[in-house]
Amino acid sequence: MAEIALKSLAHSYLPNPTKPGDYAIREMNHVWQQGGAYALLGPSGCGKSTLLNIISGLLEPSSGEVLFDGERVNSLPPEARNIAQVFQFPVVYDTMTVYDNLAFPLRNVKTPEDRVHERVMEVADALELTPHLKRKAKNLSADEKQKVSMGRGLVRDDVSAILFDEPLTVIDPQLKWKLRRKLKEIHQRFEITMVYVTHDQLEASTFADKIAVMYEGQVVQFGTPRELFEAPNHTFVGYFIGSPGMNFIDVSLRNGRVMAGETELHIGREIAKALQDVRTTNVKLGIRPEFIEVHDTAVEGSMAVDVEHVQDLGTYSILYLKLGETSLKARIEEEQDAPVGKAYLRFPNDRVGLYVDEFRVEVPHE
Ligand SMILES: Nc1ncnc2c1ncn2[C@@H]1O[C@H](COP(=O)(O)OP(=O)(O)OP(=O)(O)O)[C@@H](O)[C@H]1O
Repeated sequence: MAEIALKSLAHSYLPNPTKPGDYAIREMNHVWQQGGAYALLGPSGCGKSTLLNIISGLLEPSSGEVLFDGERVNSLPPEARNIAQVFQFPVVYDTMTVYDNLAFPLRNVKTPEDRVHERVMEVADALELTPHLKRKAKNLSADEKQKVSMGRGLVRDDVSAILFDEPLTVIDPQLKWKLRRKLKEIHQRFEITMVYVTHDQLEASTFADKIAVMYEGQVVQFGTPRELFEAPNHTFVGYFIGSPGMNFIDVSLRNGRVMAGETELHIGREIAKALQDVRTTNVKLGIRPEFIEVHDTAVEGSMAVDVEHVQDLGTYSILYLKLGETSLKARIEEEQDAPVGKAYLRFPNDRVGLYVDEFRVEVPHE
């Protein structure tokens, strides 16, 4: 097991990169601590696989260092790094039995047969593969094959880390949930550093204690699922986490008033104060649909909005609202009746984030 540190790491697939957009990984520093369960979450093309391949040694970074327990491993090939990797699609030997597939990584490093047996049985048990151990891998379903693939990743207890690259892609949706929980249990049981790549926020938050959100080749936030939800520190994290994502409102300061276009926002004075020092025009306020207070009559400090559409989702509804020219979404629980025509909103002070050039800025509360 190891701590994995990325120091001033950057990677470009181009021979002579000049601008930030030429980099698949923009310069970053990051630490995956020993024994942690992590997710690397981001949309397609943000650089997740590139980063994983740099860690495992399949790809050498253009600059910076990869350190395992403080030792530089940049030029070590994958086999010398002691990393197990589980890919999107099963990697199994069809002609071998499930048992032999699971035993393979151990026999490869000349593990004594009694230890091989012990580990194979333990991992088969954790993944519910025990009844299949004698079957040839070619006769397994896609789900079962992927479980064997995962088992091959888990079977060695001397690996520095296990990297999972969207491992549940081929798994039946019903089984996905179960396997995610299983992986989490296995992590707790074996205490190995695990990095789990996915573009699915639910998958990330079920598996990981901490999630690194990637966007355009950068880790824009590294935090617990709750931190990402409550205080996204980049607008992308706000959009990407939560369903629906965070509302962002373009704002400006006019005569001391916080304006969204031609509409004045009724919010705490702290925001107006903070805006006095801002020198860019790219300024947004962020508030989650869950945190907007919705009233059907005007209350002190509320803002009138038009209710354009109500989406009833059973235990809650999403309201599609218009505040002047700004579209907003708010979530109300089933106990609350959806307002018709007009609604009145309040934004609780401690739930409003200020985003300057897309990054969150702390606003001192009075
Ligand atoms: N071998 C390559 N040669 C050139 N460019 C590449 C190569 N592999 C990836 N890229 C580019 O690098 C960027 C990051 O790609 P990467 O595959 O790491 O993203 P990802 O987040 O893993 O996406 P996905 O989820 O679609 O696999 C993308 O712009 C991609 O087009």
